[in-house]
Amino acid sequence: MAHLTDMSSRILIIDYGSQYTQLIARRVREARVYSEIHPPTRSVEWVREWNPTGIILSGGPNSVYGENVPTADPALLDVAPTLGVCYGMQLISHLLGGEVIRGAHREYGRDEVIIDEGEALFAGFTPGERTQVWMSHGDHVEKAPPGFRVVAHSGKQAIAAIRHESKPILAVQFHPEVAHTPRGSEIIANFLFDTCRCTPDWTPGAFIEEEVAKIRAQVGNARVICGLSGGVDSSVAAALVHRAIGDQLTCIFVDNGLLRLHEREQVERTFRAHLGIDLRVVDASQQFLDALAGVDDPETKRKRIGHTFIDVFEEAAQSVGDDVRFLVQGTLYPDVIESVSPTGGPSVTIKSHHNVGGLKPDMKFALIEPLRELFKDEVRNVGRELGLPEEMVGRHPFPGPGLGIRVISDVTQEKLDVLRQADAIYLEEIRSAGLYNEIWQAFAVLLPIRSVGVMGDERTYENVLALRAVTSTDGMTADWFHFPHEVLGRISNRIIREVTGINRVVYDVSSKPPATIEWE
Ligand SMILES: Nc1ncnc2c1ncn2[C@@H]1O[C@H](COP(=O)(O)OP(=O)(O)OP(=O)(O)O)[C@@H](O)[C@H]1O
Ligand SMILES: O=c1[nH]c(=O)c2[nH+]cn([C@@H]3O[C@H](COP(=O)(O)O)[C@@H](O)[C@H]3O)c2[nH]1
Ligand SMILES: NC(=O)CC[C@H](N)C(=O)O
Ligand SMILES: [Mg+2]
Repeated sequence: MAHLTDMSSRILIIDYGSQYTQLIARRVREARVYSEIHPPTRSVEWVREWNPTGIILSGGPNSVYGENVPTADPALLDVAPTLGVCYGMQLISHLLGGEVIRGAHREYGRDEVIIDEGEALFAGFTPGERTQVWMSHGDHVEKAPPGFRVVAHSGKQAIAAIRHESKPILAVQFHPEVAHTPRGSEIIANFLFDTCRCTPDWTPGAFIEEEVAKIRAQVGNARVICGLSGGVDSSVAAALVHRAIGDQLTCIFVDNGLLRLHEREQVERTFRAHLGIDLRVVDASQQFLDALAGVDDPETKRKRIGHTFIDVFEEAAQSVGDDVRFLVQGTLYPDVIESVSPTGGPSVTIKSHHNVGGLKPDMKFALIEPLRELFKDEVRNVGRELGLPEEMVGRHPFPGPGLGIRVISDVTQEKLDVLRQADAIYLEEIRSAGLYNEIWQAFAVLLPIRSVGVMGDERTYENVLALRAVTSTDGMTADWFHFPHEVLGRISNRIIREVTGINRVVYDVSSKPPATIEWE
C-alpha cells in the first residue's frame, strides 16, 4: 500500500452528525480513494490547506433553519467539487438561496427516485429509470437555489437530487452510502471519478500490517488483556493483536450470566481449537445479576453492564500480571456512532453500547481498538485474511449486554432462563431450515406483557415472546427477514409447546431505521 501522504486524491467528509457518516467514508474506501472525516467547525482556510480533491457534506439530525445548527461557510463550496447528502443537500440549498421546509410527512425507509435526465452523477442509469433508495428525513428542499437544476425526483415531484448549472456542486436528498440504496456506490463512484477526477490508488489490503506496526509501537513490553466474547469482532481483534505482540496478550472471556444456552462451552472449545492464545474464563454472573436487579431503563442497564465488565476486567488483570496497561476490545464503528459523537460533530446518542458509551469513566486501562473505524463485513474480511475459520467469522453478532437487553423490563434469573430456552429453539430451527447464513442476526425478546391463552382446556396467562430476524451488511440499516411462513409456524409451535412461561409468539416486522435491531 502506498503511504497515505502520497495519495494523489483525498476526499474530505464533513460530519454533520449523521448516523451514516462513516458509511460514506467506507464507500469512498471501497472505491480505493483516501478520505478523512472532520467536524463542520474546520475553517475554509484549513480546508484549502488540506487540499481536498472533493468534499462530501454528510446528513445530520438538525434542521438547517434551526438555531445554533452546524453550518458551512458558503466559500467552502468553491474549494473543491462538493456533494451534499440529505442535511448536506438541505444546507447547500439553504446557503445559496433555495427553500428548505418541514414536510407534511416524513420519509423514512425505502423509496424510489426517478432519474430526470442524463446526469453525470447517475451515469450508467437510464433517464426516466426508477431506482431504489433509502430516505431518512423530515425536511425537504422545496425550491432549489438559483443556478441549480433538479436532476432526480421522488414521489410527487419532490426534489431528490440537484446540480449547479456551471459549478461542480451536487446534492442528493437520499442516502447513497447505505446498503439499502443498492446502486448508491455507483452514484458515489460517479462523483469521485467523474466530477472530482479522483485516482483509485488507495488499497486497504495492508490494513493488517499497518495496525500491527501501530500496536507494537503503542504497547512496547507491557502486558495486554483482551475482552473476548467469542464473537466476530473480539476474535479478529485478538488475532490481530496476537500477531503484533504474541505472548504479551491474555484473553479474558466473561460469563456474565447473560449468555445464550451452552455459549460458554462453545466459545471455549472453538477458541482453544483455532487460536493459540492464553484464555482465562471468569464467571461473574452473580455480579452482573446484582448490578441489574430492579433496573428497567435500557440506558441504565447498558451502563451498569458496561461498568461491571470493566470491574471484572480490572480484577482479572491482577491475576495476569502487575503491568497490564492495555485493554483490547473488538469495538466497531456502529458501536461508536450510536453511543457518542466520534469527530466531535453533532450526532446524538441512540444507545450506549456497553463497550463505548457504557465504559467506566475512571477505568485504569488504555484502550486498543484496532477495528474502531470498520464495519462488520470489513472485519469479517480482515478475519479471513488472518486465517480465522468461517465458523468464527460467519457467526451472527451477539451484543455484549446479551440477554440483559432482551429481557424487556427488569432482569431476573427466571426470565433469563425462559428467554434462553426460547432463543435456543429459535436458532436451532433457523439452522435446520438452512437459513442461518441468509440472516444477518436473529434473536428472541421476552416482553413484559402477559396475554390469555388456552392450553389443554386450561386458561393460561403468560408472557409474549417477540422474534426478530434481520438482513443487513453492516448493522447500520437493516430490514426484517422474510421467513417462509411454515418455518415461522414451526418455531412458534415449538416455543409455545416447550417453553413454560410463554403462550404467544409474535414476529417483529420493523426495519432500521426507524426501529433499531435490538429492542433496548
Ligand atoms: N462476554 C464477554 N467477555 C469478554 N468481553 C466481552 C464479552 N462480551 C463482549 N465483550 C467485549 O465487548 C466488545 C463488543 O462486543 P460485541 O458483541 O460488539 O463484539 P463481539 O462480541 O466481539 O462480536 P459480535 O458482534 O460478532 O458479537 C467485544 O469485542 C469484546 O471486546
Ligand atoms: O457489543 C455490543 N454492545 C452493545 O451494547 C450493543 N448494543 C447493540 N449491539 C449490537 O449492535 C448491532 C446494532 O444494534 P442496534 O440496531 O440495536 O443498535 C446489533 O448487532 C446489536 O446486537 C451491541 N453490541
Ligand atoms: N438524515 C438527514 O440528514 C436528515 C436531515 C434533516 N434533519 C431532516 O430531517 O430532513
Ligand atoms: Mg458479541
